[in-house]
Amino acid sequence: MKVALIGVGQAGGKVVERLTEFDAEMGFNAVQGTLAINSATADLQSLEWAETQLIGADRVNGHGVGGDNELGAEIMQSDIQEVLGALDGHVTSRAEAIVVVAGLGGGTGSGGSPVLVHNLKQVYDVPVYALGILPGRNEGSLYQANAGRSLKTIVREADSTILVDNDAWHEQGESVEAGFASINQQIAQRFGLLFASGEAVEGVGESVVDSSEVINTLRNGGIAALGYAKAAASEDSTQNIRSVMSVTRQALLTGTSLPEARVGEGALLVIAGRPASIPRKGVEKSRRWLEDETQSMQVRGGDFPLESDQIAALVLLGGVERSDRIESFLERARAAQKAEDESEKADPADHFADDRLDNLF
Ligand SMILES: Nc1nc2c(ncn2[C@@H]2O[C@H](COP(=O)(O)OP(=O)(O)OP(=O)(O)O)[C@@H](O)[C@H]2O)c(=O)[nH]1
Repeated sequence: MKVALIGVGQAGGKVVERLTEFDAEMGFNAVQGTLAINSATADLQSLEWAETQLIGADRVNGHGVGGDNELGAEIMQSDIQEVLGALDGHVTSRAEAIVVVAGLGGGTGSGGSPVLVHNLKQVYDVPVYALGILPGRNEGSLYQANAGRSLKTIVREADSTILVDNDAWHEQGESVEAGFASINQQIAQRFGLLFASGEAVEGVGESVVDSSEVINTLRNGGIAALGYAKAAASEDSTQNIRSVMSVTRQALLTGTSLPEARVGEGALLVIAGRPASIPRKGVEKSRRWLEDETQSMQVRGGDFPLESDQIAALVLLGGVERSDRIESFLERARAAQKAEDESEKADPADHFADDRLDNLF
């Protein structure tokens, strides 16, 4: 699937940068263009793989919005013509989808990305997806409240919102910076493979996945998660059947971008590897296992032929807003919103929270 990537804010910029680099390193060419938008000049200067667009210079003078996501939304709206103009060269007629990436807990990405998605939907005919990053549990209450409000809006605006939790792949004892680098790498790998898996490959069978399957899996909107796992391929086909089943299980049970989000509505299973190491029987058994495990009526399946010594599984699971995982995040966000409201009462100058998270979906 050919995609145009747009990163909003610091996390958004770093993730689209890493994704674009991964796509180029692997020779996939699924990424058709990359733009990073930010209100902080310094964050944009460190990017090498993305074109950049500064917003809000008249309001914050290139210094960022300091976690104020209402201001993030306002500056995106007032500079929207410049942003759409900067996108002109990036969203080519070959792009089959636009993916807007942002950390939902900050200011620029959190407030700006829903506004951007809304405007993109008015201009482009291709699906506009959001790739949202949830703050980890240990991040402060402003981040949780921002993410709750941003999630609510972006889910309404985007054709589908795929979530990554910053707690998903935390290594013990890692610094925050090192933690981000490894999370961004994980995001780049799994989303890079997902986008590339929808590319037409010549001379291989009809079991190959194509972009319409990704698009159809995300068709119902709402929230989705992406799981990934890999294992060494073998010469022995029985062993490869076992490996396909075990990587599928791991992708859903331990390798998902949203830990514990296992119940959904519609899923896509992509098995990547050399065609000779992908046993049909293993793929079919894994697909049926996923149907049972996720209580999904429809699990699509397909191969992604790739020159590799490994077998990998990607599980794209739609409709995860039904899962306990989202419920527990929303509880966290509501509690944080309440704390923000109370501190606002104590300090009326701080007019932050105006929205409520009740009746979210
Ligand atoms: N995965 C990941 N998350 C990040 C990264 N950098 C920041 N975050 C997360 O993103 C959220 C903060 O958003 P940022 O993108 O830093 O903020 P911003 O959108 O630039 O907004 P302002 O700094 O307020 O202008 C927090 O939840 C961070 O944990 C990163 O490189 N990778």
